[in-house]
Amino acid sequence: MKNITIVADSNIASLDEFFNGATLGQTSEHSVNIVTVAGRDINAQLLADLQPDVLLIRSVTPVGAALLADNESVQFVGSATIGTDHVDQDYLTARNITFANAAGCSKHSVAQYVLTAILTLRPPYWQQSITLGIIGLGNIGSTLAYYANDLGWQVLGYDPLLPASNINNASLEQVLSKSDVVSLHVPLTDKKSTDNKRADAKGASDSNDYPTRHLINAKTLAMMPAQTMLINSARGPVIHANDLEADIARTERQVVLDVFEHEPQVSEHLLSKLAIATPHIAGYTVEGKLRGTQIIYDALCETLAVTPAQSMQALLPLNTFLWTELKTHPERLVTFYDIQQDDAALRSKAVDGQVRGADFDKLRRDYRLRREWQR
Ligand SMILES: NC(=O)c1ccc[n+]([C@@H]2O[C@H](COP(=O)([O-])OP(=O)(O)OC[C@H]3O[C@@H](n4cnc5c(N)ncnc54)[C@H](O)[C@@H]3O)[C@@H](O)[C@H]2O)c1
Ligand SMILES: O=C(O)[C@H](O)[C@H](O)COP(=O)(O)O
Repeated sequence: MKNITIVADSNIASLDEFFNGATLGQTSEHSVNIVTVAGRDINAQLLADLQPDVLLIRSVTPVGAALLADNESVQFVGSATIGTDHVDQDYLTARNITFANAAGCSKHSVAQYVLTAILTLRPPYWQQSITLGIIGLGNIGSTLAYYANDLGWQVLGYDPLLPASNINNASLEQVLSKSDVVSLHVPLTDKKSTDNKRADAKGASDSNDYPTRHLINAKTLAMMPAQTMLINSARGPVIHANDLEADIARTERQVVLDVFEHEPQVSEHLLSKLAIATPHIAGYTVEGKLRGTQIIYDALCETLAVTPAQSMQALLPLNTFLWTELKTHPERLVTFYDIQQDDAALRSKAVDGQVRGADFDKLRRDYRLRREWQR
């Protein structure tokens, strides 16, 4: 095997522990050279200079023709994230470049973030049978439904791409109009052009038949009663930000945002209208981030045909936070994760009408990772 050069986003957890000569099956004559860079600084010039074989990213590096058209070296792209809207997968397939993302890596972290937000804003909900609306019932949405079920809450769920089930049990309008809280867990997708769709000619529905960009807009917001809480920890552009501001002005709705339409910039005016606002950290736990690295490491090992030699279990510090315990002592929730601290940190960065992108990114880069509750 030859020397391997890896360019990696420095915000990926435990890079050196997972990607070194010993863990990638290299002999003593062959090395692994890993260059870490801020995700937003990974560009075509850097790839031209370094000629990497492997590119490891998170969500802030757009990957497609603009990055790779002049590059012949990259053979594997791994994104240590669930979301893939920053990656042109059709382009990678056409170029015969292997792609892997970390599906499901932070599903418990995000579901736990959502529960924390709800119970921080409405503590009596611990004891009440409320109706939780979930839009998108994949890894995160179904995990959230599991916790809701454990608390004795009703779930109204909408996912047109999955078969009906005990949680996929409602129309979009029903979820929006009948829930006490609506939480969004869809990928960011756009309608595919008719030409591209014809070329695919699969016949079956896919996510492009149900695009999510601006799924929540003036029309869908009008379906929601004023007292219904709205939470977005999916992707910012799933909500039309101007329509949301108009809705809050009219309804005084409690809205929780972890993601923003114009991220990493956030308007101070919007911020001032939100019940809780956090800098895209819903998935930022020790477990969520390590699992992200583990999944792309395993995928790279498969591509290189080597047996994985590193495991996140060996790197995880002890965790004593148990869901069963928390469930019977709800007052411990806030001492466990004080979401309002994250909210205050973001608000403190607002200057001259906005949080600047660099400050938003810095909050994320310096974030003290939380722990997941153990089930
Ligand atoms: N804030 C964070 O830190 C954070 C962390 C992880 C993931 N995310 C975001 O959360 C999203 C969801 O994650 P996941 O792991 O559940 O993904 P997933 O792919 O497992 O599930 C997404 C579900 O959404 C459904 N869906 C697609 N279009 C829909 C539509 N128009 N209406 C309703 N449902 C629709 C799909 O059928 C799928 O079941 C990711 O794509 C990512 O953008 C955010
Ligand atoms: O899609 C995901 O996995 C999350 O949104 C993830 O937390 C994004 O974080 P980033 O890649 O920007 O560090």
